Amino acid sequence: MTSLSAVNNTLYDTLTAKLPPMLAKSLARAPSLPSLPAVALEVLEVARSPDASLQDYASVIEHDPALTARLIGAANSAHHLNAAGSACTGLEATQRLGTDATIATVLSFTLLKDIEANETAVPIWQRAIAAAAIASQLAQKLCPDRLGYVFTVALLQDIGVLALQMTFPAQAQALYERHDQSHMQLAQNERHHFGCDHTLVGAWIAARWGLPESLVHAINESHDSVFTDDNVAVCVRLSGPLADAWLSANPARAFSTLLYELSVSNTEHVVILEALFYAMHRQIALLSDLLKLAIPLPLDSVEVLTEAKQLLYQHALVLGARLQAQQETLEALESRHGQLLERSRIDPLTGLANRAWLEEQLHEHFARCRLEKRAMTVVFIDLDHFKALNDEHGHGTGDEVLQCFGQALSSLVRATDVAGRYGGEEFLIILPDETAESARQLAQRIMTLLDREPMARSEFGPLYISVSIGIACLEDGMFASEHELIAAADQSMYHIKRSGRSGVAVYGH
Ligand SMILES: Nc1nc2c(ncn2[C@@H]2O[C@H](COP(=O)(O)OP(=O)(O)OP(=O)(O)O)[C@@H](O)[C@H]2O)c(=O)[nH]1
Repeated sequence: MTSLSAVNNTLYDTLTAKLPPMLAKSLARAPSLPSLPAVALEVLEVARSPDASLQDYASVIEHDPALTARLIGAANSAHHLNAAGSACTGLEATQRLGTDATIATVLSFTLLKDIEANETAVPIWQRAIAAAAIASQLAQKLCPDRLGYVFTVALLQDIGVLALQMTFPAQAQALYERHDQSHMQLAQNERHHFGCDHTLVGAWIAARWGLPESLVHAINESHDSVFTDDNVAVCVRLSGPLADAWLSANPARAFSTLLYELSVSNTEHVVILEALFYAMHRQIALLSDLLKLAIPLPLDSVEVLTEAKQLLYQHALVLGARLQAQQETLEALESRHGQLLERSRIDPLTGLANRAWLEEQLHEHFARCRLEKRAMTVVFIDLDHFKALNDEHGHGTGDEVLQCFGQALSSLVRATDVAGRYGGEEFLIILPDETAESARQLAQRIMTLLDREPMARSEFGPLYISVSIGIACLEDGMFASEHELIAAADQSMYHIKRSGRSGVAVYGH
């Protein structure tokens, strides 16, 4: 809230249009709406000026001795007392507080001044004060540079209730007297009675006062979800439910229930809130003292804190057990997923990559190597006379040969290479970053191994096989896609087939 926009008529008109017509009319005509005292309006006026200095704020505030005293008190409170010495003048106090906190203090003091005169407003102000104290405590952790702003929004978030109380006293009395309803139920009942709830009415009043647009929106959205990345919004939106918990008949239970609900989605906030709970009573006491409030806030006590601690401990246990169970389920699912993924990539007979995985890898490597102008070579291998082998020794022996050849390939390639079964008795090796020459050496090693090692045994003795190998290297052609590269390797392999089999040919060489 370092700079305030001029009174935003468009925003005010938009919000007026959003109010149910009857309500808009009644509110606009209501003689006793909450109003900002002259000094607060002057402070806002100063804030609207882009060149406003702290001296300008101080000059306005110093016309009101009570306010000056309160401001000095705020500046010298433990909350702000990090500079050496005490603030003695309005200017020193403003300097220490900064504009955000100055405006927050002016608004809170001037608005709360006449509180005792309006009995029915007491619970609302209790909630506002507790919420503002809690919100600023939260802001110290989550967004310390927006502390004053957060304080002001939290303090004003229920100003719409006061407006509704003042405009429709009879209806409001019936509505707000029910202490058994939660704040959200209250808002729902307001919607039922008035056609909208107090967040919209509060935003409308804030716009009418000429408060900054962001503040108006923040009031309007104060009931929105606390699960947002916007820390300022988190502080404001949590402050209301926390204040309700604090002011409830059983604060410990209410607070721990709230924590429990939050912990389902956000453990980080829970840690902050647990710490906050223990600092909260001090903070609220400090604030009530600062604002010289005559409102009794149910503060204290050792009993509440002890009970809350026990409940939190129980919740922590339940939560811990649930997290553990969730973690185990997640790990089991991940492992199952991993197994399924692995299975979907593997050819079951040879244990090498299957055709689908080979094609995916080919696509990726081709795109990357071409983009980065790196080498890449593919080796296409076709077993010779495999039909005859099947016919002669049976399909089972054929399978055994494929299996053994798969293992042989695995033992010859490196971890960065991808070896797979491309089709029945066709194999493919992808060699990223390798030239045709190293692929030729690999092909030679395969041929040598096949000369040396039988791939199966039959009743007539060991079975040796030969292969025809075609190689294609990315840099040896104008390949527009991985398919063209494979086609080139296949073409080279067929060249070997046609020239008598058992050999190696490199595309373009
Ligand atoms: N045992 C077995 N045979 C298979 C498998 N997949 C394909 N085949 C056989 O492999 C043989 C391939 O035959 P062809 O394409 O004529 O090739 P070839 O006999 O190796 O002849 P050339 O490639 O010209 O040397 C066919 O008889 C297929 O049935 C398999 O998984 N197991």
